[in-house]
Amino acid sequence: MAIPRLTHEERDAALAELTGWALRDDGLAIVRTFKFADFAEAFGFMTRAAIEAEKADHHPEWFNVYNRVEITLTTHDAGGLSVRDVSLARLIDGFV
Ligand SMILES: C[C@H](O)[C@H](O)[C@H]1CNC2=NC(N)=NC(=O)C2=N1
Repeated sequence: MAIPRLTHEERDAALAELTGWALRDDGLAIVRTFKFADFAEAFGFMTRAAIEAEKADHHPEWFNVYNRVEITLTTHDAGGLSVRDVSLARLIDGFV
């Protein structure tokens, strides 16, 4: 399914509004690292995020070690950032 990439203006506006998310060096994804008290907290957060991601049919790339979760959001179908990444970032931020 083709979904349009954000324009540079849309991307910059989204980044200004999102807390803690940064543009990846290549400009094709946004990234944020979350830290929790322990593994149980981190994995609980991942579980909640996974359920919402599945509902939205939009899935994070992520990496977890103990209490740290590094998340990369990009839209594979668009080859870069789309509005779906911004929506998922907002949802994920609601679980912190
Ligand atoms: C067929 C299915 O809807 C697509 O493959 C969805 C699934 N989850 C996805 N997740 C992400 N991050 N990007 C996508 O382009 C994407 N596409």
